[in-house]
Amino acid sequence: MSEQQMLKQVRERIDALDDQILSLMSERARQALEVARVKRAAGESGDFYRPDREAEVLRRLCDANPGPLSNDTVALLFREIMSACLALQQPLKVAYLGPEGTFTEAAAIKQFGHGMVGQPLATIDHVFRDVEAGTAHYGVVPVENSTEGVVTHTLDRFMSSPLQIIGEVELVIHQNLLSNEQERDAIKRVFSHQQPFGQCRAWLDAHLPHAERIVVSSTAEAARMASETPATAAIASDVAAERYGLNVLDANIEDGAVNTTRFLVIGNQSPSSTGEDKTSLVISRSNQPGGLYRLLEPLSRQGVNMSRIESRPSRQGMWEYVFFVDLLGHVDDEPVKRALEEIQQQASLLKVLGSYPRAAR
Ligand SMILES: O=C(O)C(=O)C[C@]1(C(=O)O)C=C[C@@H](O)C=C1
Repeated sequence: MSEQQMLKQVRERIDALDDQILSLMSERARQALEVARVKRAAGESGDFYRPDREAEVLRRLCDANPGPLSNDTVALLFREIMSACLALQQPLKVAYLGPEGTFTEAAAIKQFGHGMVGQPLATIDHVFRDVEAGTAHYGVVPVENSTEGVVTHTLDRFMSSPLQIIGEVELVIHQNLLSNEQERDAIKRVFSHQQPFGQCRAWLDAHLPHAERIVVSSTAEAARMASETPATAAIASDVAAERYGLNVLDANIEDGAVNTTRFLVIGNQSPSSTGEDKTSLVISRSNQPGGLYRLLEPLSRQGVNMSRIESRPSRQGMWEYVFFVDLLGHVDDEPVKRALEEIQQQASLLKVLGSYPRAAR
C-alpha cells in the first residue's frame, strides 16, 4: 500500500473516532443540562460549579488513563469538557488579578477552563470585593511565590472577608522571551516585572548582556509594551505571547529548575470532602511562652498533617501575630474536626478560611 493509501485509511479511522467523540460529548452535555434541571427543581440556590465533583472526575479519569496521553493532557481535555458543560448550565463569571495575559489568568483558566467569563481586575482587593458583592461568582488570586509579588496582601485580605477558599491552583511558571522581532540580535530593550528579571538573570547576562532591562507593573504589561515598540522584547508567559501576537524567540529561559506559583480560588460555597483536601485556617493566641506550641499541639495529637504555616503581624491590635495554617484534610473529616475543637479552646482567634480539593494537575 502506498503512503497516500495508508494515510487515507488512518484518517478515515480518525474521522470515525471523531464522530463518536462528538456524539459522546453531546450526550454528556445533555446530561449536564439534566443535572442543572434536577438542581433547579430541588430549589438549589447559587451557581452550578462543584469543585469537589470536578476534582473527583479528574482524579478518577487520571487513575483510569490507559495512555498514550499523559495525565496532564487528560486532565486538561476533561477540564475543558466540564467547563463547556458548565457554561451551558450557566456561564460562570470569574474575577482575577489582571491584566489579561498574566499568570493569574492562566491559573483561572486551569481551574475553570475556557468556558468561564473572565473579569481581569487591577488589584487583589478588587477581586475580593467583586466576589463579595456578587458581581463575580468566583475570584482567583496569587498567594505563594508569586511573580507579581503580592502574596501577603492576599493573606491579610482574608482577615476581613467572609469569603471561603474553595480551591487552589498550582502553576509551573515558565518565562519566555517575546518580541515582534524575528531575531534576538535585534533586541535593544527588555520589559518585564521585577521578579521574572530575577528569575532569568543568568540567561539575560549570557544571551542579552547589552540590552537595557526595564521594570514594569506586570508581565502582561511588558508584553503589551513590547508589542507596540520596535527593537524590544518582554519576559512573560506564553499566554501573553498569544494575547499580544508576539513571537516566542526563546522559551523556558528561567534560571532555576521548577518554579511553581500557588493561587487561591475564592467564593461563597464550601466544597464537600473528596478524600484529598486541604483546610486553611487563621489562628492566634495571646503572646505567652509556648503559645504557638499549644495552638498546634492538637494537630499532632489527632494525626493531622500541616502543609504550611505563615506568620503575619496582626493589624487589629488585640494579637501581635496571626498564623495562617494549611492542614491536610477537610473540616468534615473526624481528625480535623476534633483538632479544630481543641484548637478553639486554646485560641483567641480561629477562623476557618475553607476546605477545598488539593490542587489537581
Ligand atoms: O455533577 C454536577 O454537579 C454537574 O453539574 C456536572 C459537571 C460536569 O460536567 O461533570 C459540571 C459542572 C460542575 O462543576 C461539576 C460537574
